[in-house]
Amino acid sequence: MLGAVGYSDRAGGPVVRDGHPSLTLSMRDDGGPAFTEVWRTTADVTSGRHKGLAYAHDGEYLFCCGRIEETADYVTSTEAAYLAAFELIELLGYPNVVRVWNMVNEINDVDDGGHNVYTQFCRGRAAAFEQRQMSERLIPAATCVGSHGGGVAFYFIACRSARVTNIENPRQTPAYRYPPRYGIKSPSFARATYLSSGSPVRSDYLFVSGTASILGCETVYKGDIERQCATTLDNISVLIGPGNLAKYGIGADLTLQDLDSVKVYVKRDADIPLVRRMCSGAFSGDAEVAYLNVDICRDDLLVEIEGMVTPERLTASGGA
Ligand SMILES: C=C(O[C@@H]1C=C(C(=O)O)C=C[C@H]1O)C(=O)O
Repeated sequence: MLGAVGYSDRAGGPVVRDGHPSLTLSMRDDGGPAFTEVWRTTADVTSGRHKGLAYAHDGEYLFCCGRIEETADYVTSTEAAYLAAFELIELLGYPNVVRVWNMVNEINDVDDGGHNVYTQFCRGRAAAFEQRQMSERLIPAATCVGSHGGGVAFYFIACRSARVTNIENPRQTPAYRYPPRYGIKSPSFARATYLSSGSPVRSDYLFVSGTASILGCETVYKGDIERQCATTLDNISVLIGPGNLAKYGIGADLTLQDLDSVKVYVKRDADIPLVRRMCSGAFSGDAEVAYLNVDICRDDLLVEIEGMVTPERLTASGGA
């Protein structure tokens, strides 16, 4: 096992337990079922700790998790935590960051200076990315959503030799180019990341970032959960559709039916039944779909959806 992430009603970790890193996220206060996301490998695993992070690696993939304790200054602490992660990546030799998740308690809270926690987090993250000279092309898929406690918890996957292609959405401004009214520093993430591993057996993955009802850089359909959910699903359809992936030399012909390990973040508990109905109609009956009642990074966003496409699906659709 490379790593385990609990989606539960309390925050815990990171720890190394039974030879693998483990992080527990406070993502449920709604009585919904807790679940554990497990990242596995068939190769031998080495685990360890580095500056508060817990990690494991297998020669090709690195899984790492960390936590930034509750603080009044998420700029400095986020920068430090992300720099520690970059240091580890360099130390162990996994230079390609593939996918990052960030769960931020009180993400929409505003401090005395009028800055909310999310924009402070974005500043710290951007500072670390700048110091490590992460150009736009290298910025991977991510999620940054609210949680119910535990400061900022984060985890990521990086790889050694597989090829990573970061993908943008023609309906959306790249997040790293959002104008300053959305925060002093733009969010550092791509809309999706395609992971293409060569040998011994081809196994490609597509990671879709947390996606919401944003067109260009604007939130659309404020207050209207049905249209926000429909727009979010349309955004993902266009992102993973053949017209867009072909621009990156990826020959896969994907639809929402190909997505798996879907997470649907819903701001208002009462909206979950409607969102569930819409998503059940859109995703495959075989897909794992979890619904989590948490805040989204902008106060006016009501729903956000992420997922991934696994090698089986990509092979079936002829991924390049
Ligand atoms: C919903 C959006 O952004 C969210 C914030 C992210 C981040 O800052 O890493 C990544 C994806 C989403 O979770 C968006 O801007 O479209």
